[in-house]
Amino acid sequence: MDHRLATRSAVELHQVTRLYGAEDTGVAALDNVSLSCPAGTWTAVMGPSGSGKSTLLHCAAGLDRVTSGRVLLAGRDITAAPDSTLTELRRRTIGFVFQNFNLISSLSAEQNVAFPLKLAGARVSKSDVRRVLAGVGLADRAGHKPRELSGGQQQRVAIARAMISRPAVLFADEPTGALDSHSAKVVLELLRDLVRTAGQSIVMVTHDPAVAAGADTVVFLADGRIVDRVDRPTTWDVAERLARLES
Ligand SMILES: Nc1ncnc2c1ncn2[C@@H]1O[C@H](COP(=O)(O)OP(=O)(O)OP(=O)(O)O)[C@@H](O)[C@H]1O
Repeated sequence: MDHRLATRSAVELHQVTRLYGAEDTGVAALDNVSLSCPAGTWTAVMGPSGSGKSTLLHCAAGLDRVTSGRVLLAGRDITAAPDSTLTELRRRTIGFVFQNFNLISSLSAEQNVAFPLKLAGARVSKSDVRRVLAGVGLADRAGHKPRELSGGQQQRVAIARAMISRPAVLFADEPTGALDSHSAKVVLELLRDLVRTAGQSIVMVTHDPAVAAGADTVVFLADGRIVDRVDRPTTWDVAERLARLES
């Protein structure tokens, strides 16, 4: 099944609170956060350091548990899902892209792309791997190891790896944070293309207003709460709102 068509909402958080530490002395990394990311759209999450962005991403992706509230991922309530279900969801329903690519240095681009599915015991056809690599513009780099690729190319391999299972939601944590401005632009255009042409749902954390401006919607966190949001943002809209939060 193509998960991308299965539901109208990619991610829903309902009054989510995530406490770290003891209840009386702990930190509310997320404090009563409600958010709905429609399927086929791109949401960016911004906010000052420590405002809860990574916690939000991890709770939405089933990588972290919430203290209270509910999380729906691709229409499925994962709040109290057993670990085995979450592991399966991580393999089949979501893709994850990290700032530092997280590629395996001894494997070629195509082996890296196939690796997670193979690890999960799935059969991966060479033509599928070639197709996703072609989709990120790297058809001619399939046999290259990460060290033989530029940072931007490595991130595109990581995106191909995330996309091969046709995830309902692609989560990205600072996907351009380690890239120069030209490579960042190429990666951003690729993400935009995935949303526009394939209806991919994306939820992304970034510090960079120009990157966030690529998204359909930007939500702003401060002290674990959503304090602002802007649809169809410009870089200026985002930078100005962020400056207000950080002042
Ligand atoms: N495992 C943890 N144990 C205790 N406190 C934590 C843990 N993870 C996060 N926190 C705290 O929760 C709050 C939110 O952290 P989080 O990493 O989500 O913020 P962030 O907005 O992603 O920050 P940054 O932009 O600096 O990466 C911070 O106060 C942080 O110190």
